[in-house]
Amino acid sequence: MIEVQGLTRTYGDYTAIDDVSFTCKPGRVTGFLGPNGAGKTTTMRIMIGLTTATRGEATIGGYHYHDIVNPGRHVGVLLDASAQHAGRTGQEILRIGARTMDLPSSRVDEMLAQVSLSESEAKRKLRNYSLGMKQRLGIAHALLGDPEVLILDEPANGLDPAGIRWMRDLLRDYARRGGTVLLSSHLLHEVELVADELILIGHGKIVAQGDKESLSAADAKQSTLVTAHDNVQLAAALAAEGLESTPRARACASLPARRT
Ligand SMILES: Nc1ncnc2c1ncn2[C@@H]1O[C@H](COP(=O)(O)OP(=O)(O)OP(=O)(O)O)[C@@H](O)[C@H]1O
Repeated sequence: MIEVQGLTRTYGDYTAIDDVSFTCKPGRVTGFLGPNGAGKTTTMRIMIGLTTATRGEATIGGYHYHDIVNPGRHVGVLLDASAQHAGRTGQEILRIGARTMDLPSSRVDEMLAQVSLSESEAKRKLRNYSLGMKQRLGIAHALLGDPEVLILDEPANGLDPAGIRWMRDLLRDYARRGGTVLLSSHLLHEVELVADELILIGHGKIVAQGDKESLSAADAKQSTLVTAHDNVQLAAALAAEGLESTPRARACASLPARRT
């Protein structure tokens, strides 16, 4: 369980995140969605003690991250897949992680197999990894300690469609076994396929949150306002496409939201 309460971070007179509160539950994948600069990374960095909060707090399993003994065994983190020593091989990076977490080295081979990095790829230096390979290695590193919670910042970045499907299955399976997953993205279609819960952030503030079904239902009740030079023709074109529209007094039409 991740609990975030009233989290605020200011830089001078700029507020990067403003009174952010949410909960991520075990057995659920929570998608943290927002455009570039919305405050996703800042929130995640505060959760794991890399950035201090100006106000509010974040706990994981009831503890502040820095109070968790051997945190890698409880919280798997992937914030920046390139933030590893570029001159080390994938295998070395995982071995160091395993040693730090007091895990047997056999765990490294298990993880390499799980993320489909071959023996020869594991022996390549990180500087020669593609972005997708770095993401796979980062996910292997996050899963190394068999944690109960995963915090992943844009983990699908750089993965090809097959890689995205692979990650989606991996995260779904992890949550099915009771794990808590928080993953960020700026792409709705990327998270909505994997997430059970969605948290939407914009300009540092939470703008919506809830389970995917209820958010989609709320979205379906809204309508879109459209206008054209010739609204009679617009209404005819919409009707031809099977879209219902309600003409307004002024030159525009209102369309009920429809998912494509
Ligand atoms: N150390 C810092 N000093 C000043 N401003 C910062 C600092 N860190 C983050 N910010 C600002 O806070 C805002 C939120 O940044 P953040 O990285 O959390 O966004 P994000 O949602 O993760 O975006 P992206 O999808 O681009 O990664 C941005 O405007 C950013 O420039």
